[in-house]
Amino acid sequence: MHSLIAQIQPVDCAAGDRARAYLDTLTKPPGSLGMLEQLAIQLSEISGERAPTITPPGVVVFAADHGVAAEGVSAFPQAVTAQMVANFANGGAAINVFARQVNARLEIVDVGVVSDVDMPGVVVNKIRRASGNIAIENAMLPEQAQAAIGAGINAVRRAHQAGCRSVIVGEMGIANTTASSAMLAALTGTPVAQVVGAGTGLNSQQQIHKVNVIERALAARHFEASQPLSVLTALGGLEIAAMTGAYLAAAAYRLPVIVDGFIASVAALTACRICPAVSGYLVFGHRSEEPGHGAALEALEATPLLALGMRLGEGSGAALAFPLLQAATAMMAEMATFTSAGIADKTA
Ligand SMILES: O=C(O)c1ccc[n+]([C@@H]2O[C@H](COP(=O)([O-])O)[C@@H](O)[C@H]2O)c1
Ligand SMILES: Cc1cc2nc[nH]c2cc1C
Repeated sequence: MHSLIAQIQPVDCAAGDRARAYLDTLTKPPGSLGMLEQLAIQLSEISGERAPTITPPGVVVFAADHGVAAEGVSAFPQAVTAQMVANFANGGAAINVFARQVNARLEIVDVGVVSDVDMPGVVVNKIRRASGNIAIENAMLPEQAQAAIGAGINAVRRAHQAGCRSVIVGEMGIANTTASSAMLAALTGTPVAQVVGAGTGLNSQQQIHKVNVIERALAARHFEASQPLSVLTALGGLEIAAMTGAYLAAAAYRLPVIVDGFIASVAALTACRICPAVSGYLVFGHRSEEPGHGAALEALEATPLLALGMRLGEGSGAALAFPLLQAATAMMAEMATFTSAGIADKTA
């Protein structure tokens, strides 16, 4: 991890300035393409080019179980994690459909599912069988957090070596909104009641129980809020650690990476706390319905591209945002300028 972090360069602001100036020569009132213009500038900052190639995208979905599921904090049983991994391998999940729509390379990585899920289409990099129940023990050992981060780094390295020019990171893990909420409360100091939500579908009574479980975990675990790895080790999850590594690797390889919903954003915040230069490489795909996503986005000073009322995970919201990145680069490559089209520029 340390040698990879040493490789991370801040994004190229001069390339962003050139893109900003070029945008104002295109046949549109300055700024009229709104967030698409900001996106084009960011893609230039990441690549150093005016209209970088971002295809094909590589989708990586990390799966793991959570010991805290035993506390009754999810609307679904733990077995669903492994069952959904099989669904991913068979091509039937939402992320399979959306990845096919954008011609993405898709890889599923088991970093901590309780049961064996070694089947064609699944990369097995199991660090342990589920994280510990954070209400009574640490989520993982420090060396397991490092290994899971390494699994995330390796997955992005494989995507990069396979020719992917952008990355979409997703997750699957029953009870991972509990781990993410605990991490977010620890990292930002936001009250637990403000970050907890329905997850896969808890009612309001069940959400009160979830708040109590997280408050117990925060009181009983030892961590240093200013040390992201200690928060990850005490309260996180193996797929959250792997996603953290994936964002670090995307930045090291200078690849734009689309962040998905709540869990993905907590992992992105962890990566940015480890290495602040990562933030320049992150594009936020959508705003999740999970209430904690607002606090995570605020901590990241991020504005997502879409708000579709989604709360699925898997990288689904990030994959749906990918065509907007394509539109941003196509705009830079293909639009006429005022000069080339012979159109009168703004009056002085
Ligand atoms: O991405 C999101 O914002 C999101 C919000 C709520 C739930 N999820 C997904 O639902 C699962 C976690 O929900 P839960 O209730 O089991 O903690 C996990 O597999 C996530 O991918 C995802
Ligand atoms: C069915 C199902 C699919 C999911 N995909 C991501 N998280 C999920 C949680 C459930 C319960």
